[in-house]
Amino acid sequence: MPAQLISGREIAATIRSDLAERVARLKADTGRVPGLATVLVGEDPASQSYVRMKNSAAKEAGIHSEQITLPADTPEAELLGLVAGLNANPDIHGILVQLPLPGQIDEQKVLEAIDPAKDVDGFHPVNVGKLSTGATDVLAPCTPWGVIQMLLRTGNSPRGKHCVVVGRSNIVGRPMASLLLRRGEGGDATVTVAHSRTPDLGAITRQADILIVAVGRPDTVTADMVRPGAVVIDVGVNRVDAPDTDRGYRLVGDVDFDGVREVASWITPVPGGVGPMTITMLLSNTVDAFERSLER
Ligand SMILES: Nc1nc2c(c(=O)[nH]1)N[C@@H](CN(C=O)c1ccc(C(=O)N[C@@H](CCC(=O)O)C(=O)O)cc1)CN2
Repeated sequence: MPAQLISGREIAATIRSDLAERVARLKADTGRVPGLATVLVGEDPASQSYVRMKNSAAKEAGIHSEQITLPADTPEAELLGLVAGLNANPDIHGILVQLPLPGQIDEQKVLEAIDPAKDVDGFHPVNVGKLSTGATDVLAPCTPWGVIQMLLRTGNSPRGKHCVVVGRSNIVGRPMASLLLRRGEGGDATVTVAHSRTPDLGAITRQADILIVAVGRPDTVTADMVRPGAVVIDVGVNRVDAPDTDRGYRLVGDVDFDGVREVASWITPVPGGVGPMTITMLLSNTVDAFERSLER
């Protein structure tokens, strides 16, 4: 029997509707709403589309959102000045700088300039450090945090399971491993991290009860690399040429979906899987950051 689909689109819609209610309640109680600033530098089409989706999802949930778009040749100092202004703005509770940034800008320097309390991407070293030491009162990176929600909401708790994460990026692989290792709900897993330099990758991935693939390369995982009955989460969103389509490309993940769905018990599609959850957890982090600001 083919694997059951984990629909990120459906899970995201449920969480977004709960968030909209939470925002409406906060507005009634405090007269204020959470505020999100998104910063886009340059004209990368994928980044433009992600930032557009983030702003429109925020507005739909009742979150105040501001998009700041800067030209591709923006000097680093100007971006750092903008971030300092957003840090000081009392109406902004979440700051997101869309990645990747153009070459003249030191990405790490910019991420470190964001107030950790407003770091809704969870990329500031303070938040990375807190997460990797097991803290639960932390803003966690949106994509891996969304994966945890997908697992929990389909009855696939990682507790006691062997989870194999393929990929060691700061955005997905590393924080994914930290979340799965954390004590408590969504964690308590045994975790192996593999990557592009792992010899005989299939020997590692075949050990997984839950296999999470985030390397950004189509067909990294094929059916022979998956243990029958495993849960497979495909984080990849790759554009491949498709001249016969309106957009000129189609989206595929890192997993050979058609082959692997015959072996796995659950699988995420691309599109409609992890992608929509990334944006949803950004909204959730923004509301959390706002609530925490009320407590300070
Ligand atoms: N500051 C950040 N930059 C980047 C992040 C991030 O979390 N923070 N992650 C990625 C890209 N990303 C968010 O920015 C992202 C990727 C994919 C999707 C998504 O919803 N994909 C849809 C398909 C959308 C389409 O049709 O093009 C899907 O998979 O169904 C959302 C966000 C890099 N940069």
